[in-house]
Amino acid sequence: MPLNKLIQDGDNQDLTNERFKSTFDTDALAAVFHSGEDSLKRIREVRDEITKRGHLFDSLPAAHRTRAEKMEDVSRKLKNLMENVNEFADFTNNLDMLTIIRDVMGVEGFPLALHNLMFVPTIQNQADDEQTEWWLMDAIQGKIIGTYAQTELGHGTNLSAIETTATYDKSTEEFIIHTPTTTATKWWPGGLGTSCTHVILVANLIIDNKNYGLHPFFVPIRDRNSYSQMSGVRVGDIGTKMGVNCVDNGFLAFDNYHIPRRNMLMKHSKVSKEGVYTAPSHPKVGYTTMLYMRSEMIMHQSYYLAMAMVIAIRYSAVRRQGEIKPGTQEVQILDYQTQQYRLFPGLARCFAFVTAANTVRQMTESCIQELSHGKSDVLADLHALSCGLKAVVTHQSSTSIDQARQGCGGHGYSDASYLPTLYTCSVGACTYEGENMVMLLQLSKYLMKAAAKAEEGAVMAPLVAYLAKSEPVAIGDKFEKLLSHFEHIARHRVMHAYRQMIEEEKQGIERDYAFANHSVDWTKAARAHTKLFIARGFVKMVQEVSNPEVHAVLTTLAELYLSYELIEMSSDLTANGYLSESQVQEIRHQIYDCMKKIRPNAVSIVDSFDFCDRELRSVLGRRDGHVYENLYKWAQMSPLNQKNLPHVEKYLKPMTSKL
Ligand SMILES: Cc1cc2nc3c(=O)[nH]c(=O)nc-3n(C[C@H](O)[C@H](O)[C@H](O)COP(=O)(O)OP(=O)(O)OC[C@H]3O[C@@H](n4cnc5c(N)ncnc54)[C@H](O)[C@@H]3O)c2cc1C
Repeated sequence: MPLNKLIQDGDNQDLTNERFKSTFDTDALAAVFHSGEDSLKRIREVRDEITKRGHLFDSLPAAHRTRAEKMEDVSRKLKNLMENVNEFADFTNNLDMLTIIRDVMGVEGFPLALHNLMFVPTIQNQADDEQTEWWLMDAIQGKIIGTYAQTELGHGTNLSAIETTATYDKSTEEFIIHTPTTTATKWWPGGLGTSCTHVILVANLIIDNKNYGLHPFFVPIRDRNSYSQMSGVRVGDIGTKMGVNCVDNGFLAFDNYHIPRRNMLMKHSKVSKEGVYTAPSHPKVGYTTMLYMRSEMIMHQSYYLAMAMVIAIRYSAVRRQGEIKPGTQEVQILDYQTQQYRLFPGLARCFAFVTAANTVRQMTESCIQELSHGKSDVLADLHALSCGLKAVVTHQSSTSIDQARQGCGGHGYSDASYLPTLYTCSVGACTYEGENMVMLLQLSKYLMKAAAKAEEGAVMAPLVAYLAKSEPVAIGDKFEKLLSHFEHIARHRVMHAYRQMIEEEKQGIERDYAFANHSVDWTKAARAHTKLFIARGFVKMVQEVSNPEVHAVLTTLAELYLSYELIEMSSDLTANGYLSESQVQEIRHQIYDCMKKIRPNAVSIVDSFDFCDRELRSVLGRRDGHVYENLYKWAQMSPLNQKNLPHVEKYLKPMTSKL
């Protein structure tokens, strides 16, 4: 029995030859990637059930459809799913849901995307018991569809400038929701355009002319039966975007619209009938939805990247182009060192990011548990970490996906590859849920406080304890040495940004301005700190793998990951003589050595991501490798291949027929 479990008769011969080279069991690596054998088994069970249900499949490749047709098709699948899902999956189970969404919906989104990611979790985390009873089951069963409406036309990042108000009226025991200016119009929330019946509205709570700041409100905006908008509500779609066009991002404004007092989510803050306000136990307790969303985003990004890697690496094994020595056989493009340098760091990042996503998900779950018992000790640490991870993972995965796209040449630019869709969806995450640069600056503020503590010799939180360590001598095994370089860079960048800022303060510049004057350096420090966290997590994960063949392949991927990320920051390694040029050169050569070792296993590694063709939606990434004949078939489906097209009939024919 071959170690690669995807080998089938009739496949492209180059791909089959690659699969026979595997040195490890692809199912064993798949279990590591998908967080254990049980999860992998469950993913496969759900997928097999979907395979039996043709009414859940795409009816035509999305690229050949208009936006309205795509929305119709995705809503058709959604309705079919909601009617039958209980037969084969648990809608409240995250793993089942992610598997179904990837397979049935694809990455361009669907009308309930924000409902699942933000609306339901906000009810779970911020509604009190009675409110949960009223709303949660209806939301889970799709009887109401919701989104999270925070961003306004005028402000997204700066939440303190959000203008929408919810003013309490004691006489009627209602909140009056109002949009005071054009810039206060809610703008961007996913699903708002045409799909939602309700929103979690983020608005300023006003009682007796006093503003208590932003709070979440459960607000009906469309009638559930007729879908007509409620009187006092203006709502619609904001138009097409770079990607995720199956999500109808929308706008929303209110004209003195009334909702009952108990529609404010009251698990943490409360307003009594008499208008008495009770503050939450911790001012940032409302951050939990954001934390949850970010941990999910990191996982989604890891999967987008993994899908891009499957597509690009399988195609690179099938595609032959050029000769290394003129007159010899054309080579598989995967054999070019430049192609490997383009793809393999992204391949290694898949494992690094999925490990980080698992860690931060577990930390978020335990933080939410602690908060429900009134403890908020880890919230600040976790919030800072999630900011850094969100920024680094979304940026690096979209960069690697674009490298995968470019690595597939012309066919990578075609929608048939699915790589443009993966890229535009992935890169959107650099902006939503907190713009990346702003995220890095938030982490920087946390690092600034940690740096001050390190200077004072105070007790440090575990994630920043390295800042107080003296410069280590790089000893130990290969991993320890490489990790000590990460620590060195992060410590150097953080303390450098901090000391520059302190110097300015000494010259009479206020702290806020001194911080702003060095914000580029601070963001570099925040990136290095985050990369250290990811690198440590990846190494720890690899060390815990017991299967020797899988351990060996992951060790090479981790070595590649660490060396590549260090070389990306190589000027920090040679600064102040920390490492010599030849030591840096050694790390660079380690990348090339790892690439050579990964090459024979590359196809089997991506096979271990265990995506089926339906999920990949890519002609280039097909399991069987029959790329060319299927590119031809895909092109035949283009609506432009119909006869009597208006642009030809109305404009081109009259022009050419005159000649
Ligand atoms: C695809 C997509 C889906 C979205 N979905 C939703 C949703 O469902 N619900 C919702 O409420 N919102 C949603 N949004 C909105 C999104 O959350 C905001 O766009 C995002 O938070 C960025 O805010 P902004 O647009 O105000 O950007 P801005 O803050 O205006 O950013 C513009 C530039 O200014 C810089 N900048 C801003 N502030 C600072 C600062 N303090 N220091 C230094 N530089 C700064 C940024 O780095 C950036 O370079 C979505 C956006 C997108 C693109």
